[in-house]
Amino acid sequence: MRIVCLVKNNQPLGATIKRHEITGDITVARVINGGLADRSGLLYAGDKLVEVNGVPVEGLEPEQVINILALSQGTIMFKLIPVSDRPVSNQTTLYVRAMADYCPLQDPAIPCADAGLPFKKGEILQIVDQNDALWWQARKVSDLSACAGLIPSNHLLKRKQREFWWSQPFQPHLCLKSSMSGFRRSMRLSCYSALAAPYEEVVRYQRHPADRNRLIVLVGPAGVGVNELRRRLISSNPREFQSAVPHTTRVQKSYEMNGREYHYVSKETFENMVYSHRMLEYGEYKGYLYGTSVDAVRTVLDEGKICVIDLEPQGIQIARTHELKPYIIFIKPSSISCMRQTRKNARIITDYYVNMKFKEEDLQEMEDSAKKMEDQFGQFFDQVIVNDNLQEASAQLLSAVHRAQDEPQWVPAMWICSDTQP
Ligand SMILES: Nc1ncnc2c1ncn2[C@@H]1O[C@H](COP(=O)(O)OP(=O)(O)OP(=O)(O)O)[C@@H](O)[C@H]1O
Repeated sequence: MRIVCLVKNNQPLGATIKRHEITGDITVARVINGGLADRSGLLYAGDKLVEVNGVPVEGLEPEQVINILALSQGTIMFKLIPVSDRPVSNQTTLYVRAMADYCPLQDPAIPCADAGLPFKKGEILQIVDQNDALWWQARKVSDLSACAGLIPSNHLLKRKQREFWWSQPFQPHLCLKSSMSGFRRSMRLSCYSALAAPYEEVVRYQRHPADRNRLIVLVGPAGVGVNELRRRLISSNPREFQSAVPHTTRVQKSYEMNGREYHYVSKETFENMVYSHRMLEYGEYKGYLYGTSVDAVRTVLDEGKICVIDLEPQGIQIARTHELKPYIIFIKPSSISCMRQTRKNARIITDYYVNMKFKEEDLQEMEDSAKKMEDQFGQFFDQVIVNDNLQEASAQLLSAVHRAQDEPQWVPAMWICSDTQP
């Protein structure tokens, strides 16, 4: 038997308890990394509680014990039987990108909601304990000094996603782009699977100056200004930035040059490129195929330049390869009231009109489409730029592009660990 005193001082204990199904014993289920119990070094998972503040716990429900703990201020005294074999910690710290949102307060299955760590998709988490098959302990890299919190393990979160997915009514393929741009609207790409891995292992990557530049991918709803921003970036320094020359099956015009405006190829060649996964995205417009190929991107990168392209969000998955190491920038519309001011003189291009003013419903559609993109693909965005004032957004884009090349970034571990991985 051992007596353990902990000074609580309004902080949570940093441990969870459970009741043994057969013996009824109340034991410490887990000690939260960095919490009060962990820092004290006096309480371990498996310790059997006998008394809390002089109250015998035998026969009590865990909730009753938790009540005693919650009501105790200052010093808490535990009488306990220490666990005979303390688990040896052989954990290696793992970093992951959350591919889904998680809210412990809305999860009835979590052992202790207060000990849970809420997170949003795209956030980088440091996993410090994976001893439990269902509940891991993690903290956010944006706040490493905080005590760890409980998160569902990979296996558990996947199960939750699957249950949620099956509980949803069937939805046909979502079209994220609006009707503003005919070419973009007809993109044919597969959707990001709702059942993909809930966590993606990541590592810190610093590009070596001798390495190829990372591909810069701009994503955003139709009309938000992706093309405008790309055009301005490239014209600010065409020796440093370049777009990838698209392929097309349409006939070359007299003033065009093969490889300058487009690579002109036959339908058969184009389709072969699609089947051999050499197209990042493609679509049909007025009966002709258009697309951006991996080879065209590679050509720019091989010249030592920074390749800047825009993609449908469904194309992100295809571009995310070890070879291209894309840095994804989401161009987000500002509020509708701001856009009413900034887009007064702006023009949109549609299937039928070339120079049409933005209407109220175009702005609304842009906002809705941006929201859907963030919901479905936000986990892949390395950076979000709100395109309110064009000069400011351009300046932010320029510094983001340089940061992507020159500063350490979190990237999928697969890109770094093996030269042969996709
Ligand atoms: N911040 C801004 N302020 C004012 N006008 C803007 C701003 N950003 C873009 N524009 C204007 O909005 C119009 C649409 O921009 P752009 O063509 O770049 O959209 P897009 O995102 O590429 O959409 P699409 O793919 O449909 O062409 C253009 O006239 C552009 O000059």
